Amino acid sequence: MPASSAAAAGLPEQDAAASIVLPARPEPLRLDPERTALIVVDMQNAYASAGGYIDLAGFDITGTPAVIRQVALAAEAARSAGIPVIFLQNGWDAAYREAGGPGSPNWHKSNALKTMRRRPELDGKLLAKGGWDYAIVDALTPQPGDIVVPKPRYSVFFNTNIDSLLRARGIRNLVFTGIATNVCVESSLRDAFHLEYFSVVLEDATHAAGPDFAQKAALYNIETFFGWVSTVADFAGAVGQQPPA
Ligand SMILES: NC(=O)N/C=C\C(=O)O
Repeated sequence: MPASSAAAAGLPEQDAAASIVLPARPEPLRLDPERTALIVVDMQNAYASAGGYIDLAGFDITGTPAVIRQVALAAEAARSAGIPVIFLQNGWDAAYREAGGPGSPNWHKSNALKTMRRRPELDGKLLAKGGWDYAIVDALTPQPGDIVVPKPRYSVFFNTNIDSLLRARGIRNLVFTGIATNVCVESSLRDAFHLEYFSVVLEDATHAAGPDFAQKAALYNIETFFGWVSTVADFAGAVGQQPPA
């Protein structure tokens, strides 16, 4: 075990079959790879591709090709170490019943729904299950053994089976990647904190919906209040020290 382990945060060492120490802010984080999952948040055409919802709604997506590459590296490192890769997929049925009507704040706040109301020619296209916009980007197609969790709201911990999936596998540590840092990543990570998961976000595998201050504020909140912040290289390096799965 590396000497820095003594100063690391994370699950108590006696609770871990094995542990690695991930360089992170505000301090290193001890992870048991057998109790860790990589969470890939909403890497769909809607959020990462030109012509997808976020692009059409007017948000900057120039950084998303780099994020796709970084998420692919993190997923490869996780699979090689036997760490489950869990893809989240945001959206609703093609008739948008799951999106909620005017009685739901989602109907009022979702920029996808607002964009479609503004541009009726897009109706049925944005974030609709079965469509291109909803699909995970080709470069990150889930592999055999990966898990895909559909979700109808920003946080994956509402109206999904993710908590059961994680608890059934004894998972206590979540490594977050994906888009958008300030919306679905941060919402899910905050709820993970309240459900007693130790969460870390790989900052170079994320992208905000909004100006650069949104990315900075989300990472500040995570680092200061809800979890830890690390990078893809540090994650790959730390899990790569494990014997191959
Ligand atoms: N995946 C996300 O962070 N989504 C952000 C906004 C939206 O879905 O409207």
